[in-house]
Amino acid sequence: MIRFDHVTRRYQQDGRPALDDVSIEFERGDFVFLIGASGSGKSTLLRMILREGLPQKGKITVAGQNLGLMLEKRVPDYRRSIGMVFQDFRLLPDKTVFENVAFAMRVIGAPRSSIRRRVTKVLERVNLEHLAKRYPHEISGGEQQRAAIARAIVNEPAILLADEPTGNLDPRAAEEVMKVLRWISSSGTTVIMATHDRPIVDAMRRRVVQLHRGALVRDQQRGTYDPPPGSEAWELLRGEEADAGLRASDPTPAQPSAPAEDASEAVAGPVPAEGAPERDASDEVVTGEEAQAAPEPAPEAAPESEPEAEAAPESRTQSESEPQSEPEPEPEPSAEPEAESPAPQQEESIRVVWPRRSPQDVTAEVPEPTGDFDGTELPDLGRDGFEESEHVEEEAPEPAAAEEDPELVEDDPQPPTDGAPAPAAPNRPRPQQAKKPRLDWLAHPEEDDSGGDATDEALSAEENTRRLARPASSPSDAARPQAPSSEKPTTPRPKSSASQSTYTDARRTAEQLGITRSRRGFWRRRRDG
Ligand SMILES: Nc1ncnc2c1ncn2[C@@H]1O[C@H](COP(=O)(O)OP(=O)(O)OP(=O)(O)O)[C@@H](O)[C@H]1O
Repeated sequence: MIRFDHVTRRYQQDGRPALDDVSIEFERGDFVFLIGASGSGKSTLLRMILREGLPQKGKITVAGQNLGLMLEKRVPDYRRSIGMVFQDFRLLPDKTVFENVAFAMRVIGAPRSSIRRRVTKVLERVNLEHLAKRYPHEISGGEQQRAAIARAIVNEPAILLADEPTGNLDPRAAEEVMKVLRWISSSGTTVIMATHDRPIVDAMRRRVVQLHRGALVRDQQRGTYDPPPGSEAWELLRGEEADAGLRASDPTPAQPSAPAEDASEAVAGPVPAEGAPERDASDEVVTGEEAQAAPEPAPEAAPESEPEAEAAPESRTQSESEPQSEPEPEPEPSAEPEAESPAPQQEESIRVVWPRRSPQDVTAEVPEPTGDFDGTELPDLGRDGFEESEHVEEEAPEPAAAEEDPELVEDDPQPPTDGAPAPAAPNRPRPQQAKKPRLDWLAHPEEDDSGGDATDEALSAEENTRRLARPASSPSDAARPQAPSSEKPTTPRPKSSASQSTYTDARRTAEQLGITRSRRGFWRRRRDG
């Protein structure tokens, strides 16, 4: 589903590569921990999947589509097909939990009835339905992250990328988040999670991909945080420690609020093959090339449910009192500029199979754009904000059984959280409408006859980065609309602070949702006449 072929990515032409000749494959339903010391390239790898920038060398293919040849106009759609979760949640502070999740559906033009149904279902699945009307500052960090995950999955992405989603959470909150991610993976979504969270990696025993200075040094099924002693990665990291007097492997993060076994016990997830005998992890260590040669087969069907809390994992002990240190990035000899030479696209089509659900009610029911907001534009928060609160106030919380969405079926995996209501079932195609998975077009690379401009893309990525880095305060904060007097929100909308600007967060969210500035500008110009 996702394939990196000898990918090298440099941010500066003569700089050290953030990704260095990385070849790897991720299949449907994979649950992958991406680990490595700070600066090893984890976020860069995730960004490359999102097509934020293009590699100077190599090729990235997602569902048969060479991202280097993807038409620019398709990038926003492509990005919307991928869920993304960040360490800092990135919820819109002046929107309720419900509105935050609904936002992701609004930007693709989903009808309100679908938004209501789907958001309610997703919130149930992450056990947040009782907090739907709260604002982000009124819920805990773990709840905020689950809300962010709900937003990331509400459009049913085939891929979910999570960049240190537990980085700001205590072990208990992290446990809840991991349950959600595990459940998402079990429903067929590919989950790639960059993390420094040793207890979680050790507890879950999932595929571990390790980067070191941009290079892939380990791809291990059912791995632990540290590479198995004697493995190639172990030797490499040990050698660097010896050479540099530094610890090359990632240090153990402090666990101030709970003992490690708490987290291990809490997140102890099922090992992938239920009932399979324990195998020596070291047997499974493969190099990137080996992984390429023999990719892990995609699961044919998602498990119906996952047993909770398996036996505590073997905890690897490596001196945790060692000084925390990172390898100093070595200045590389100035690399000759590597001209990108996009190979002619001749990928075999890989049909994306969506995880037992379909975004049908999103794609098929979207009417022609009407009114001010047509689903491709970032709502102008200074103008009219977002009105989903009306739905929260007006709508019955749960549709009657007879009115259930026909695409919802009963055999969904169990929700990840204890005590959560029965899960909403996956979608079924509407009988009268042709099924059109949102990534279908990815299986037709020949339609992309012009290659993406790597330079433009790189510039675009840089521009994105600059915009994200701008001070959070914005004049639009002052212009934020008040709730109409007829509406009585349960709590007043919070004022944004400089560190929590709605406008900036909206822009970041727009980027996350794949809305380009140019597209926003286009619709705004059109709207303004
Ligand atoms: N926008 C950028 N411009 C220039 N260099 C960058 C940029 N983003 C990342 N880098 C560099 O690329 C390398 C890899 O960074 P990346 O963020 O991918 O690492 P990481 O493994 O995600 O780190 P962390 O665990 O701290 O998040 C680092 O050396 C970093 O300094």
